[in-house]
Amino acid sequence: MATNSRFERSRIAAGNVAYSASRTTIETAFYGNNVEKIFDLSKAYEMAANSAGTIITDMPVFEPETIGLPEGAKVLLFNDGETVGRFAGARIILGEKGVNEADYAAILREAVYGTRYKRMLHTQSYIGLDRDFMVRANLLVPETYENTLYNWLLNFQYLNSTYDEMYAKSAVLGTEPDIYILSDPDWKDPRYPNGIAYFDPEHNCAALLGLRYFGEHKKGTLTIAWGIASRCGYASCHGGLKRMVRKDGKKHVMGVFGLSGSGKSTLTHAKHDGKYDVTVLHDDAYVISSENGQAVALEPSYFDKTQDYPLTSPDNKFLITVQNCGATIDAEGKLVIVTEDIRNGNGRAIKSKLWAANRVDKMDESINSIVWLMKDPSLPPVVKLENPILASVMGAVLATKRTTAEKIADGVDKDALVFEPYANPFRTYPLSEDYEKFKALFEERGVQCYIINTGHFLEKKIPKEVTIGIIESIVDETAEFKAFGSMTDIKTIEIEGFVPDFKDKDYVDLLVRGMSNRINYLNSLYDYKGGRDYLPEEAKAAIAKLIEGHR
Ligand SMILES: Nc1ncnc2c1ncn2[C@@H]1O[C@H](COP(=O)(O)OP(=O)(O)O)[C@@H](O)[C@H]1O
Ligand SMILES: C=C(OP(=O)(O)O)C(=O)O
Repeated sequence: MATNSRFERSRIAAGNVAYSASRTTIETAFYGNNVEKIFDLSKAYEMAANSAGTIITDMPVFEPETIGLPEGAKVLLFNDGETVGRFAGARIILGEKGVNEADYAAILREAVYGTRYKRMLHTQSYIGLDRDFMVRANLLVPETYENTLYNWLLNFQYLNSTYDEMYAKSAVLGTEPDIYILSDPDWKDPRYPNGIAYFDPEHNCAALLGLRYFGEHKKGTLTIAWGIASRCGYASCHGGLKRMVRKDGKKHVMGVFGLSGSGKSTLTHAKHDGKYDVTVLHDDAYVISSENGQAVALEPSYFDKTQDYPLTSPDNKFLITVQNCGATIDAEGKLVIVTEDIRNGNGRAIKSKLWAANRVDKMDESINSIVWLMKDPSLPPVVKLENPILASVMGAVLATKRTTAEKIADGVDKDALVFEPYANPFRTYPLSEDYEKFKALFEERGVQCYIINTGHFLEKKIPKEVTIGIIESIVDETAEFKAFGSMTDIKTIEIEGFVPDFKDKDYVDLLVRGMSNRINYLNSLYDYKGGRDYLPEEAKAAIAKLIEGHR
């Protein structure tokens, strides 16, 4: 699909979804005589390299011409300052209870006026890498934020003849207009000391004000694109997806869903010691068609943590830009980066599409399994959910912990267990839409569902090697699923050192409390956001059935 860019004059009028107070305020800012269009990736590279404060390392970009960069391009490092993670508390979503457009339209108008004396840079990209799903997006940032512009063009698909042709062939679906995003990281308003991420999801626009971190731009853009996808018959996925082909030729397409830091990238890019022929779709953002179960990647490159990758790691060959990391001079006098989160938490990098040896933009095979990645100490390393309602609702009550990828508001316990439905804090539409779409994948397409715990089981850390072993046993069909206590519709694999003891009353209490908390959470959705996210009664009933007899 493609979005609508231009309209006959007769349609430039009230009633057209492309024209609303917020959207028109944001779009208008793109046409000032202080705005310059930077659509060319090489030009964006040169501008970022010349931007004040950019560190041009002596680390070369791998095969720069293949990915649209000039010969001799180097890895660029740019650091943000105090904030090095996304701040969910800055999000304001028009359409949610208590959000009044007139209030925010005034803030937007003032923010646009505030850009008057700045040179502004406009760029454009495609979100979605297959003619089945492609959206045109525009970003406006002030001069001096050339690194943000460059990263955004790298993260999403910069315009080039291949994708322009694909987009031209992609059918326009419905009335969805192009995405417009205004960002002014220097914006200040004493009422909002932590900035604002304002979204008008019905009109495909957003304003990121006072936010420097690139992740805000990436996830802000995806917020709108995922909303479009949801309206157009796709399940929006904050997850990784890959195909593993066994030596005997049997294929398994697996999607892993998790909050930032849950292991999406680690598990998606795991190579399994050459056991399978692995093809990656993406490690963070894609959409699954409800019609045919096929998944389309939304982004070409990978915005990943640098924590696990020491300087000499072979994966660093694929770095293009780095954020919030250190720099130093090595023994040979070369300027290199300092990773492993030595400088601060959540060091990040954009890695090239070439990182995954086999990479596709669309997975032709329908998905076989969905994994909810959780960090819930009451759950063993893996359980299998054998009922579509239970499988879908457990995604809706995905329990996890926050990481350094997020800026946490003062006073909030960063170790607390939180529920983050489908690991997607970027949803702007009713939760039931995701609930029904995932349920349909389990019910109608026979997709299997697992919960994999990538945190601790009780006090004991579950190492990533154990998790990767579990994935392999699922793909190899060697996993021996056993009863999970006396609970129905749920099974587990016994893994040495992590076997739940149902004779231990404390353990059973903990497990039952975890499930009861999930029911309480579903009950809380009755009032939260005006009841927008309330799920059908069957969802709660499926969890209640699980703990029947245990309470
Ligand atoms: N059992 C596990 N499975 C996956 N990752 C794990 C596990 N235990 C620890 N980790 C670590 O957790 C981090 C997960 O980060 P990452 O894969 O980038 O998450 P995401 O892509 O979901 O943001 C990595 O540093 C990884 O080494
Ligand atoms: C940048 C982010 O993505 P990830 O899930 O890769 O941490 C984020 O959520 O802020």
